[in-house]
Amino acid sequence: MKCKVEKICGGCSLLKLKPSMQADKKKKDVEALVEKAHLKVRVGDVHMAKNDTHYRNKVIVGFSKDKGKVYSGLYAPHSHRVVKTENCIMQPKLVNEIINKITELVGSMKLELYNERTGTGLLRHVLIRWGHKTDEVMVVFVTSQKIFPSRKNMVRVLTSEFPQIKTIVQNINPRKTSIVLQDEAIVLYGNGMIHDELCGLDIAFSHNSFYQIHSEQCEVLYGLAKKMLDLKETDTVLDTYCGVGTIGLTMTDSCKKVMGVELNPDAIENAKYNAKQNKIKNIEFVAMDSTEFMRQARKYHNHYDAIILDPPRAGTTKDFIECATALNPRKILYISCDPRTQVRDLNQFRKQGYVTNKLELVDLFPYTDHIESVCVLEKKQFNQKPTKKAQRQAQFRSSKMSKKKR
Ligand SMILES: C[S@@+](CC[C@H](N)C(=O)[O-])C[C@H]1O[C@@H](n2cnc3c(N)ncnc32)[C@H](O)[C@@H]1O
Repeated sequence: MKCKVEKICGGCSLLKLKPSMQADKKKKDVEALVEKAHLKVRVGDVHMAKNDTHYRNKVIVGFSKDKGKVYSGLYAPHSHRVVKTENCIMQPKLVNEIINKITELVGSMKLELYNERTGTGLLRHVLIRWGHKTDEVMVVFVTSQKIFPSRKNMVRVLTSEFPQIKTIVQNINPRKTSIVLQDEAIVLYGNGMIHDELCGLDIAFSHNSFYQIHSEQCEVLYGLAKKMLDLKETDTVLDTYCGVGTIGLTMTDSCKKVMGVELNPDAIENAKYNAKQNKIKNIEFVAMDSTEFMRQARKYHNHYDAIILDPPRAGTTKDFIECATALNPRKILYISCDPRTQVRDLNQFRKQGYVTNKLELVDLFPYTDHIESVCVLEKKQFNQKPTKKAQRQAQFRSSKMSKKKR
């Protein structure tokens, strides 16, 4: 794969490796982590993406100037230097076209660019989100203040040139921080959400809610997770770190009831909307810290047959693990976007008696060194098949017992 800015951008560290070599590397990296953590866990082959370019459904660009001309792009690694990344091959073509147009408009409308050093200027970032099946687009202007000159013009030009743009949002971030989004937002066009189709469901999300970056691979991941969990129709399921409810919603047709827990209240609003949109009635959502929810669930002896966790990169907490395992679920499904924290947590689960024997890997981030891993944990006695020797010994013991009785 060729990219003009490969060396300075650093977004795709595995650009030179063929997909089969990326798969090998990603698997070996996870195997090394598992070995270092002394876990007895097999690592499966990577489920690689059929479409490994133009896949990123979320893109954040910064702006800078070269000889007075505005350009946009991603940040160089560990820096705030904007690398001119015109028509990035990992971004959908439509998203590239929209970014190019916005960059041109920012120049022609003479919008002031934000200066991180001095804290002056207006435009900090533009965030674009895209629905891979619907082709719907959301544009988010991140500005340092509420006053946004030419915004009506910007909205008019963009929406007339790109009918795929269904909503435009202004997020106001006045803080000296590298965190892109803050809480205050104004919807400039549409209703602040876009829709996508995922696993046959109509899924809507707003600008600050999480949605997996590679939608096709997300379907592979969820399909695998559902198969691994192998729910019964009488099961109650707890989906923690649930985002806009996607995993739980896809499980509702195979169980009795799902409860989703998520910290971000906007994502919970989306999740409730998604359940309603899809006429799914056996699911509920609550906006809460997952560990706190688990503490309460332990206190009130809640029962769940299966618990799902899909935390951010930092993984989950010791408290979450202690409370989740104390609830005695039949299965725990752990999806992770950082196997380093996942193996740490798996060791913690092992201390509480829950083990897994296989990690499945799904590539949601082609050409980068990231990987998504998923496993099912069960209580040791459920998980361990007796060896042939143990079976013979048990048979021998029972025949001795029956002789004694006679
Ligand atoms: C990796 S995303 C997974 C989202 C969802 N399961 C999915 O597949 O789209 C992690 C989610 O955890 C949420 N989150 C982060 N910290 C949390 C916490 N302490 N309690 C509950 N949710 C949290 C984030 O807002 C985000 O939506």
